[in-house]
Amino acid sequence: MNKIPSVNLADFLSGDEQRKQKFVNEIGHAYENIGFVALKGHFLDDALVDNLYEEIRKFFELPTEIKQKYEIPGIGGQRGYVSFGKESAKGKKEGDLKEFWHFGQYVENNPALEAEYPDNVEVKELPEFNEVGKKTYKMLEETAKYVLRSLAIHLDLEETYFDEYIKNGNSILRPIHYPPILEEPDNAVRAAAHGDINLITLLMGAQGKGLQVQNHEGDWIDAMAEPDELMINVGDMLSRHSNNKLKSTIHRVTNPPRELWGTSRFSIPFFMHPISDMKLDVLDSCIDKNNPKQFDDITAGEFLDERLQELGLTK
Ligand SMILES: O=C(O)CCC(=O)C(=O)O
Ligand SMILES: [Fe+2]
Repeated sequence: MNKIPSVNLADFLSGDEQRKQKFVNEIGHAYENIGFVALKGHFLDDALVDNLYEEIRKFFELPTEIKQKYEIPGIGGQRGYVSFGKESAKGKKEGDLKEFWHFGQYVENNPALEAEYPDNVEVKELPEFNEVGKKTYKMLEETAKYVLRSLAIHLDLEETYFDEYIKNGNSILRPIHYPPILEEPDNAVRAAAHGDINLITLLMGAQGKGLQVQNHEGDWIDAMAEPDELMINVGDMLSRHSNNKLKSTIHRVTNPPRELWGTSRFSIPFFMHPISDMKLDVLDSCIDKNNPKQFDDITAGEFLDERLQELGLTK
């Protein structure tokens, strides 16, 4: 596959059984091959998106001393600010050329989860930033719920199988700023090759060049979305749970050519995580003679802890 397929969530939500099944087949086929789709028909509107980008720009333009006030020790960067160069891809020593922010879950009616998750961090200088982050979080979470419903059908599960695990789940909205490149970066890149940790990722900001995805043949292909599309990919948790039937595909963000070093890139992934108690044990429906169980049993919480250590975010 040399191109990321495009699908439309309106088909799934149309109320027409044939269109719904067409969406399930298209996304299922794409995720068994390239692991990525570009999705139209999501729940974000243009005004919200414009407002979010404006606030994010304002935040990253704040002086470093102010941004660093929001870098909270001891929580593995799971909320608030993570400064430039802190995160490196699994197995790589150079830090990625990026700084980012994390909005986490807005827990409703669940004191145990409220106690488990770190508190969201509020930027005092930019009240709108906090508001628009929360609204976007909720819209992407709602979009992701229906994408997971379609995948549940594809995996021969109850349509609502994932619902109980993603309600108040440990998802994260991560606005990323890749600043202008000021000097020859040696071995560092904007985002080194990696697979995402979570169930699925919904990415805003894949309109410009930069994101590349590795296909079965090992070739890197450009992953670019239309203005009204989100890029959505399978993460390692879902790949494990489905016995690698759904593919968590390695991807990266390359440095721009030298004449464009002076430009920033802004992108905003929403990493859809379940609650930490969810068992990622391989689903029975994904095991057969030709595809025996490939992964040990593990919970989402245990898996996340392992991976945060490998990224250099926790010890
Ligand atoms: O910036 C991008 O386009 C992709 C970022 C990404 O893959 C990630 O943060 O996991
Ligand atoms: Fe990623």
